[in-house]
Amino acid sequence: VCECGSGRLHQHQTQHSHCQATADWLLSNTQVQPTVGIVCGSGLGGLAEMLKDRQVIKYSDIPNFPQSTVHGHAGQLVFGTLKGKPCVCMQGRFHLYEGYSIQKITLPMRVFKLMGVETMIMTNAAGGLNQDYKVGDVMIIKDHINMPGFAGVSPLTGPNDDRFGVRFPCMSDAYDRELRQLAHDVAAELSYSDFLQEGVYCVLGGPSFETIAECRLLHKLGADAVGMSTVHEVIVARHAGMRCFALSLITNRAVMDYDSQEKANHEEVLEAGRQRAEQLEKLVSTMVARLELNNNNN
Ligand SMILES: O=P(O)(O)O[C@@H]1C[C@H](O)[C@@H](CO)O1
Ligand code: HPA
Repeated sequence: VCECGSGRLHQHQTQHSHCQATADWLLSNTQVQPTVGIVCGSGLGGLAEMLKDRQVIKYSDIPNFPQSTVHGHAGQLVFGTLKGKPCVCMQGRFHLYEGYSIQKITLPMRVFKLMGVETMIMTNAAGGLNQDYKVGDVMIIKDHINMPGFAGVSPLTGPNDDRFGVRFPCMSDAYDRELRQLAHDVAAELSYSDFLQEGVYCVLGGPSFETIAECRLLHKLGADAVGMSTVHEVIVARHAGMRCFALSLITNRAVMDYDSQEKANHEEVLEAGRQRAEQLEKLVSTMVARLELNNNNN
């Protein structure tokens, strides 16, 4: 019988006990007690290379962890310090389309929470729907549209575990206002403002890229960028009271025109990551240097 208290038999892959066991295992296998968590998007794994005194643990060695299956996602946790702050970096994230349950792909958020992480920084590669966006733009996510959520696909489906958070978590403050302002300030100082955007990210299930009609629809609905990740992680992290900040690298422009010959593909996504990697790393590391810890944002 499940420990969730319902008295029923559940296969919760994110049971508190599973997450606690993983957190305890990780804490006993690293010297770092992280307060900042970073998720690297497709082709953006270089973020993890910035950590000092690195300690790398492969996902395949971590109890209860899924494996990375996508090219551009290395499949390991990197512990270390970034500008003096203890960090854990997911060099490789999990996506719904890899076939894992939505609970399983978000399990690391709960594990990080139990390890003491207070602030989560997520990055992703995304297609630009906003016609003003160019390839290489970096979009601060100010809000999201959770398309799978419209169909009842949520990482919080199932009995709520009050040890993590409330049954009905608020999402109108999902992307921390202060961290977004910090990103604007840091970008201005680094002279990055000409490629910085702020907008709405829409998640779909993937792995097929969107049709032209879908891109047009999402644009009309108010989305500025479209991707296949991040939102599920943010929902679980916010549920558990962690502060969230997220960035999309616009790696391609969504095809909106039937005369266009452009075709979205994963290689161009990875290449755009390579082109902008250095600046993205500088932006994130400078932000982390200025993070005030002790999150009261539960
Ligand atoms: O992990 P992210 O969201 O950066 O990955 C994006 C979405 C797909 O997994 C892939 C498509 O190229 O990149
Ligand atoms: N659509 C969905 N996900 C993506 C895209 C896209 O155009 N580019 C990078 N990830």
